[in-house]
Amino acid sequence: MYDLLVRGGQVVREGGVEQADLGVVEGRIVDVAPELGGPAREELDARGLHVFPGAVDIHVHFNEPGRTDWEGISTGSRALVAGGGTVFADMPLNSTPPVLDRATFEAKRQAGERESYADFALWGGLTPRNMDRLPELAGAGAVGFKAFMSHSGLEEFESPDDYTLYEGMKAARELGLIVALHAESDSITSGLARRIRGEGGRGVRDYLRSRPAIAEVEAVNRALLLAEETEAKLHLVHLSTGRAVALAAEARARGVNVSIETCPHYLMFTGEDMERLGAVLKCAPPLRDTAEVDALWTAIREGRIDTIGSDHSPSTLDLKTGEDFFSIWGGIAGVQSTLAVLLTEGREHGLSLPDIARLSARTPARRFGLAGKGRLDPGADADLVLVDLDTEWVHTTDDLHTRWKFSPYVGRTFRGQVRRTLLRGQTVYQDGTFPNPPQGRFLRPAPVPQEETA
Ligand SMILES: NC(=O)N[C@H]1NC(=O)NC1=O
Ligand SMILES: [Zn+2]
Ligand SMILES: [Zn+2]
Repeated sequence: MYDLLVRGGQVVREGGVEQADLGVVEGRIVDVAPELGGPAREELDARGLHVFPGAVDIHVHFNEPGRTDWEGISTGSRALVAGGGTVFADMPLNSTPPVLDRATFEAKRQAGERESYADFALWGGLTPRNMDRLPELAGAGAVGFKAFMSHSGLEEFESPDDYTLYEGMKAARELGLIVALHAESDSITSGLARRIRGEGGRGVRDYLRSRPAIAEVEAVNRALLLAEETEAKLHLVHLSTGRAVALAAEARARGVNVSIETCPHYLMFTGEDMERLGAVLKCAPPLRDTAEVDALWTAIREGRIDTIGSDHSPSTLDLKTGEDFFSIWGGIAGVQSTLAVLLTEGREHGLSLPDIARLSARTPARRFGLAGKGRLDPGADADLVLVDLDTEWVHTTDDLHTRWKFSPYVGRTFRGQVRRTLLRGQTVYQDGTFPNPPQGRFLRPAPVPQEETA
């Protein structure tokens, strides 16, 4: 007796796409095969739809507690499930106080258990002031440690210098956890910003000039060297240049334990778009040119990029307004759009449906030890997204479930629409509605065998 039978969808798995039924018992997939016999308490007709594993967004800033006027776990996770996600990992900033010890970790965990529509993991911070707290964060269940090599944009989340990063990586290695780095050189970005601002530069082009590709390439190079030396596991978030990806891929080939993330905005927009659209596209690292966009797509096609995270980092609208582009909040609201971008732009750039499932779900789940997530196999959680692959739709403001209806994806045309999202067999999103109260669970990372990483 199944609790749920999902009938006749095109099931997207590692080996390919096939029409099959999924049998679910107690929130887990138990059978995947054509024409499963019943009985089942509930049947769901998925004919004509594709069934993807729920996306695992390893990089969001929901800013709770402390900055829920920017976003919040309730609104952020609703947007995530509306876009086909079932798991997120929240960054230790821009919530405030930032997650730098057990008490701040537990406060965020409790907020998530109250309000989240998706299952979730939590990052701890790695900053000069909490080096002695890394073991307690690991004990509390942190998925890894996040650090900024450039200024984070917030005084309360300081960047480690090379010494602190070196010691932090050694500690993370001992604890068996990944270090995630925002890799841009603070020396280069701050120095350029100082000079350009001194000359009166305040515009989008000035901002772009203050964060050139070399700032990313240099920081990635240094991060890889430290990871190689300390044998720490490294996750490079939001890489924006082909050169940085190439450096990381070379390091991996010689045995460095590194995974590579990029974000939908680096795949879809350029610096020219940032000039045209302004604050809605302000982010760091900044958007690049079409040659870099092409280099990232090539790297994805050739398997050098492992995961796609949204780096959803919105703020209030007044922080997204102003004459001085440098002082506008840097961060793009994209948590609802990752799968739409991959299904539209990704397919146009030669990705298969299993590629999309791998980048959005399977690899992040595996890399970060989120057991039972990211795949549609017997034994896994029934985290399913039912997608109508052929529908073309124009993204409107009304579609957004985020706190602020402000996204660079509004007005764009997408092909492939999320109809329904299930978390452990329960519908959490259906055609614009959220039929059940939040029931997201906290996920503690399981140890990942060495050979399975990256
Ligand atoms: N603090 C924060 O969320 N920063 C993010 N925003 C952005 O554009 N890049 C980041 O690292
Ligand atoms: Zn970052
Ligand atoms: Zn981020």
